[in-house]
Amino acid sequence: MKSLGSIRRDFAPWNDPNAKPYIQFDNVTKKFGDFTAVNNLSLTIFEREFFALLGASGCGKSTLLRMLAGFEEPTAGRILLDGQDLRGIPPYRRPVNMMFQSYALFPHMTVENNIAFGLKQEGMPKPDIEKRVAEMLKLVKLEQFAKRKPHQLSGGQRQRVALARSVAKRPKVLLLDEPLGALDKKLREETQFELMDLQQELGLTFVVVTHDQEEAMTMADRIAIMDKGEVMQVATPAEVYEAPASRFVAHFVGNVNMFEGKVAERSANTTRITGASGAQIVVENGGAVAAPNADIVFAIRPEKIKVSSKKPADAVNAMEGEVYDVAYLGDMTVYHIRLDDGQIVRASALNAARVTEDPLTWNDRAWVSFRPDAGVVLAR
Ligand SMILES: Nc1ncnc2c1ncn2[C@@H]1O[C@H](COP(=O)(O)OP(=O)(O)OP(=O)(O)O)[C@@H](O)[C@H]1O
Repeated sequence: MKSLGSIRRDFAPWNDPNAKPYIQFDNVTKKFGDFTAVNNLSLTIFEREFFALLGASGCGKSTLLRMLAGFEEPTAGRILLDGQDLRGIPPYRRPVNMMFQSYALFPHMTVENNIAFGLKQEGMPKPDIEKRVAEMLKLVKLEQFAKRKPHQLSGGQRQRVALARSVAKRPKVLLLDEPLGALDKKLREETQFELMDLQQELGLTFVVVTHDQEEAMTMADRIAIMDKGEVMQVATPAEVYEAPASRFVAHFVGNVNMFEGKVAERSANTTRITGASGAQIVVENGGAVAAPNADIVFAIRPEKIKVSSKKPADAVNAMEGEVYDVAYLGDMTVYHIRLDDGQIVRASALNAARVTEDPLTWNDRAWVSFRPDAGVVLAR
């Protein structure tokens, strides 16, 4: 399959066999008593990468971050930073800083004193502190708020103070645990872009923990999808979405339709699948190699499926059914079509025009169709 690179910028050291890893988790296991929170996990992160750990609550993502910061030690395995084994190095000696949520700001201190706090503790000379704080205020665009206290700021502004405080000491790696969790949706989205700009400007390596897939997809160069202490896939957002490696990943990120079936025939680029009800699906360049007769699932995203009242003349893959549900969401319309074999298919169509030519409504007969390269074949 053609590689889907990082869209955001021309940065893909993971595709370069000569690139030196910056952070390495090397067969890391973490047990709490007899509970295994992280299970023999290996992972490589590159310098200046914006890396996201994504997974449901309890999958071990925070534990991974805390081990990198030095708040926990692995039960087994090694963590290396720039080639150096971090075992035994206390948190304050690691070139790593953790950004805590904005409620961890000191409420009685002004913005500038909050930012200066860590620098004072480090014994930095006063003029240098002043210079650094001014730089940080400028970076997060809070120059005119320097003398305010946290309660005199909006949620987004407080978040920026927390960020300025955590990068003031110029760590090489910034760890962010649900950094935008306290913000409302709109502010979150704005702040995501600010974080990305800042990371580029500072040239830092960011490792962010989130359970919000959209947030990870928006910000990260690569995402590690975790489940039960293990990594299920590490890839760019586009790869995770368009070429999920497993059913778990396909389900976890975005909406997906799954057709169960068997491989009927396989050639260099094409797989012919027979579905449970006998329907045929032709797949081109569709991911995993599966032997003839193997039980597989075909996974396809809703926006890759076209809904129409008549069978499209040129469709390689088309199935007939009935409109079961229609949801108008403004920017798009989501259809649920019940195929004649009973399976419900979700299809979404962008509402590019204000009026649809071929409007479909409840109980109409309808066709769903898709291109042979619109989905992937996964092991069952
Ligand atoms: N100090 C501890 N003692 C015992 N169990 C722990 C400890 N810290 C974490 N765990 C357990 O390890 C598992 C992973 O926890 P972790 O905080 O890494 O999850 P997470 O993926 O970050 O989840 P969340 O999104 O809810 O923070 C959880 O089941 C948790 O209960």
